[in-house]
Amino acid sequence: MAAPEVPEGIEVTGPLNDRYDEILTPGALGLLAALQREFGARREELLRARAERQERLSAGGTLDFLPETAHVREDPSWRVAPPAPGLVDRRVEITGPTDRKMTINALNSGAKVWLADFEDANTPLWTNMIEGQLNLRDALDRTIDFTDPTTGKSYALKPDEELATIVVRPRGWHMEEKHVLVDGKPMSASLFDFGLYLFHCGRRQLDKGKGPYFYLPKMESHLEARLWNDAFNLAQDLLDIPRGTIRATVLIETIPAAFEMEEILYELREHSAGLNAGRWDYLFSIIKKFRDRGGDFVLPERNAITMTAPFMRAYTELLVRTCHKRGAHAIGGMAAFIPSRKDPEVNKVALEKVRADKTRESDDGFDGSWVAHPDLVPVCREVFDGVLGDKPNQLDRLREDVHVTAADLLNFSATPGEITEAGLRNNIDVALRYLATWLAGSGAVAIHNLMEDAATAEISRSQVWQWMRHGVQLSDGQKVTRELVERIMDEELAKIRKELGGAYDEPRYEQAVALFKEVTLADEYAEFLTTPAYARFP
Ligand SMILES: CC(=O)SCCNC(=O)CCNC(=O)[C@H](O)C(C)(C)COP(=O)(O)OP(=O)(O)OC[C@H]1O[C@@H](n2cnc3c(N)ncnc32)[C@H](O)[C@@H]1OP(=O)(O)O
Ligand SMILES: O=CC(=O)O
Ligand SMILES: [Mg+2]
Repeated sequence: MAAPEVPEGIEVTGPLNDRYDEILTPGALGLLAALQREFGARREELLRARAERQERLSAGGTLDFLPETAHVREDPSWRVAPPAPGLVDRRVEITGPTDRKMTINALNSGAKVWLADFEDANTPLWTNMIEGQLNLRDALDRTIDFTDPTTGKSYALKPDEELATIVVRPRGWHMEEKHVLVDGKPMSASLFDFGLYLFHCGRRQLDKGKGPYFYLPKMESHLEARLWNDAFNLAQDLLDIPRGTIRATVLIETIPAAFEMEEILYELREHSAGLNAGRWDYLFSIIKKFRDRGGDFVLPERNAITMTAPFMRAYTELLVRTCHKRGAHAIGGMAAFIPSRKDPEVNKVALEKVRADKTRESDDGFDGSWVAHPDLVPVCREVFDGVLGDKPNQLDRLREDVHVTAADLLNFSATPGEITEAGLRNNIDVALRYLATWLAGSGAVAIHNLMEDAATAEISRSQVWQWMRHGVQLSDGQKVTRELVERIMDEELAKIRKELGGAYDEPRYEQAVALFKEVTLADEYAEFLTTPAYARFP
């Protein structure tokens, strides 16, 4: 394939496979370059601000609502933009990767929204990034029909009016797309994913009566939201799309962002479509931000922490109250239980757990919630139908009864649960299996009937790092040491090898072990496991 005509100062270093020239057009690359040139330096500054805040927290500092933005919180006059077409009723949202089969399955699933994921559920291989963009565009053009080469099963889209609204989740501000260099430097992965989707699908979506919609992940401050808003304005201007056409739902999934929810809505108000409670990254963020602090900052093992822990209640209740005060949707998060079409007992448990989770969220005032699998769409819909009836949302539930303080958000010590050897083993086992899957190109996988993705894997490996760092004592009296972690790692790996038999991929697991050691056993904590993992790809 001929190399695309590339605007001055841009270099595409990734391979140009079949049809990639349809995405990497001169116009699209020109937009990417403009975004990177305008916002690249500010992004780097904001990442430095994250590191500075981390230093303060590690040195004993704390988090609080910002005094300098009190006027935003106290001003009762502002609201976010009204819900855009296709986003008025969001009672069920399915999430998942953008490969061809899952794109069709998600759009057909009966959910109101599909979060098309370039983030937690995705390995950011060059092929996944470009082919995902192609699949989204083909879906809008209705040219995405597909036959699975292994099963022979054919897939086709239902009529447009039955399809979920597409909301794309670009990668977070911390990531780079190393296959596109602008003026010699890798560009921001967020701007890459956003720019390509807007360029190719923005108008297509408008022609269908919807619009270019986004989910924005892993932000840590309202200044990062301001950066997104500025990028939206520039991109809309350059593409001659009216300002305010884009809509974005922000994931509140870091502990610093929980203190800036209202400011984040305010920054994006012209483009805002609400907030989502991204529980898994939120837990990861708490562990990460307070990793150097022992005692009360050490949470129980992953599977023991539930959404009813006091600090999680404070976070989700504050999110609903904040959103509804400003006319914004509050969207619930992901229960990790995955149904099974083969095992009725596993299926029953998953449906019960998900029902309980969605019931709590709908009772709390959320306007809709996430599911990870098409078979969970009916249960989520049924639960939200129960509170919504014919109404599209419950924005009228203002939750003025909710009063959450900084101390409530930081109340980790009241979390029931312990740290056991089984919990340590589970973290190590899940991290190894997930890393092997991620390195093979799939960012989401069911392990022990739970959905695992980048966010859940981050919790597992970060807990191991933190427990080792503080020499935490397990419930049976053993101390978590490097030697113990290495021994358990060897034992768990042997179990995986035995279980997988001929399917055990030796080189892949060798890579997973090396990566696990890098992000868990090293003295210096790796901010994101996906950064060193991505570095392993050419
Ligand atoms: C913390 C967070 O950010 S949560 C959001 C990010 N995470 C995600 O989005 C995870 C989404 N879920 C998934 O990726 C998948 O459900 C997995 C990997 C967990 C399990 O997938 P599988 O092992 O394929 O499940 P299973 O075999 O039961 O799938 C049955 C069918 O449903 C389809 N399916 C399963 N999940 C999805 C989904 N999320 N979107 C579309 N289709 C799906 C499968 O493709 C399969 O289709 P087929 O029958 O036509 O072959
Ligand atoms: O992205 C969602 C999360 O829980 O993390
Ligand atoms: Mg997340």
